Amino acid sequence: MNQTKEQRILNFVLQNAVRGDPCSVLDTIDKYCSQKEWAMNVGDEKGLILDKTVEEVNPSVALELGTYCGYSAVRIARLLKAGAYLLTVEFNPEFAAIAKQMIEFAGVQDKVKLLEGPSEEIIPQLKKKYEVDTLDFVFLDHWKDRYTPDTILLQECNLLRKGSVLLADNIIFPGAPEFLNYIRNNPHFQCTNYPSHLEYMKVGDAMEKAVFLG
Ligand SMILES: O=C(c1ccccc1)c1ccc(O)c(O)c1[N+](=O)[O-]
Ligand SMILES: [Mg+2]
Repeated sequence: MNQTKEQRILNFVLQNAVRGDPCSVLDTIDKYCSQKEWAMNVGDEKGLILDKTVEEVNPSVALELGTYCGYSAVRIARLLKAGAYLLTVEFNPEFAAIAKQMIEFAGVQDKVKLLEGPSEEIIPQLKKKYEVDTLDFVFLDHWKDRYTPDTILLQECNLLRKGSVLLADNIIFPGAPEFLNYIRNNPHFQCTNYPSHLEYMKVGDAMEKAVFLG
């Protein structure tokens, strides 16, 4: 049966990256997706903005919405301190299956819990089913029209605390104009914009950081 692009990316990693080496996995995905087939990983350029934000926050509990092939889950998990963990949510079962293998190959499986299902169903379960108190860091990289409703849902579920940091990908391309309007005009968030480029392309993009003020 014909392989999917995501299966081709995973196979290239399995055949070319170093097992247990997250940086090798990231570099190998970036090589494939910049030279062979474009894919919607956060990529190396915006990945540095993600790295700096994760290092700045140094989260004990992180949430990612939109796992895809696991690139940013590996990217985040490799920076987490001992005892810290990432919950990553993926709606698409095929993507989740690929990401599971990618996370395990990178050797960060002990720091990552992959939750398969729609974010609007999983977020309300985080406290009771997944024993989350509050989230220190949230990376939004799923369907762009879910950024606003899920940010509201995180607040309604009391999952944010004063100082919780949201980082949203694709503010320019494909764009999240409704989210940008919501978060920049919300007195409970302090926003910072980070201009960049769409992964593996010369197209302009940006990331938006939003600190919850309580
Ligand atoms: O929406 C797309 C998209 C739209 C059309 C074709 C391919 C992808 C996309 C593009 C770049 C991203 O970084 C990203 O996170 C996404 N996404 O789906 O979440
Ligand atoms: Mg993205």
